Amino acid sequence: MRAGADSAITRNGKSIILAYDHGLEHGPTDFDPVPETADPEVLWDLATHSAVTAFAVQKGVAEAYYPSYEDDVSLLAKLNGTSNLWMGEPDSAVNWTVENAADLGADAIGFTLYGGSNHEVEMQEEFRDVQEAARDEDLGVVMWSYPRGQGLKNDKKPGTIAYAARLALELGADIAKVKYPGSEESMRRAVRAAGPAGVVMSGGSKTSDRDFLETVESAMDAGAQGLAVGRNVFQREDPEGILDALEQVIFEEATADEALETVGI
Ligand SMILES: O=P(O)(O)OC[C@H]1O[C@](O)(COP(=O)(O)O)[C@@H](O)[C@@H]1O
Repeated sequence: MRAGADSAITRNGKSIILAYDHGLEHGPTDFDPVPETADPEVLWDLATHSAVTAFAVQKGVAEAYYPSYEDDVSLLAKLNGTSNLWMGEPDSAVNWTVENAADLGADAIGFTLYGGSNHEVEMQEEFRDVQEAARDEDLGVVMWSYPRGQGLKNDKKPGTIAYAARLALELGADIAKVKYPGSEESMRRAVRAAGPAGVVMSGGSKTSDRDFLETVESAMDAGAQGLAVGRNVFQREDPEGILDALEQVIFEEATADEALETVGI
């Protein structure tokens, strides 16, 4: 699966990945703004929205609900993850095997790599095993490429984000999920660095409708293939409204202004 090519987790070569692994990564505090979102079923229902091309969850949330949603949702199995209770150098436990995810019916796998961490070498080796198993099972591979660690002072520097995008290509991911580096030009640099791998922008903490949509518009103008987003959708009172607007910006090439006007949020 190369940038622009279609797959089980893209539409017309573009993607909106709805991420819901926050209960593990950040803890239930991320659900406080809209308490119903602690109920996974609320998010599974949201993942059936036509804008969403894949839903990224950990094993437990997939096992409990995916059988009821398999006709309506593409499953992106997030294989590794660590809680916020972990205080060590950035690392991520591999909690789910590719084979088990494939048996459940996953369409793609997701894997976090903390380039720059003292654990980078082991994480790259774990990714090698996962990437090769995913190829055997014909599953897409998305890397959450997050440079992080005691030696890295600024994990959103343009050169660092371009490097993150390149790591995903070099190690065999189909899609690099990277943080927005602050400008369209810097995002373009990351897209260039990723070569044939697609780049999706990571949503980040919640901002205003307009700021968020303008950032997404700029990432798309820079050549990104879409977005992977959690809090900027599920922490809103009207998550369907922002998904409607994202669908306009990502699939219909609308500007943020046009999307806001069409959707009326
Ligand atoms: O490690 P960080 O930067 O706190 O964020 C990790 C979270 O961000 C994501 O990558 C994307 O979610 P958000 O859009 O809410 O940032 C999640 O999959 C993950 O839980």
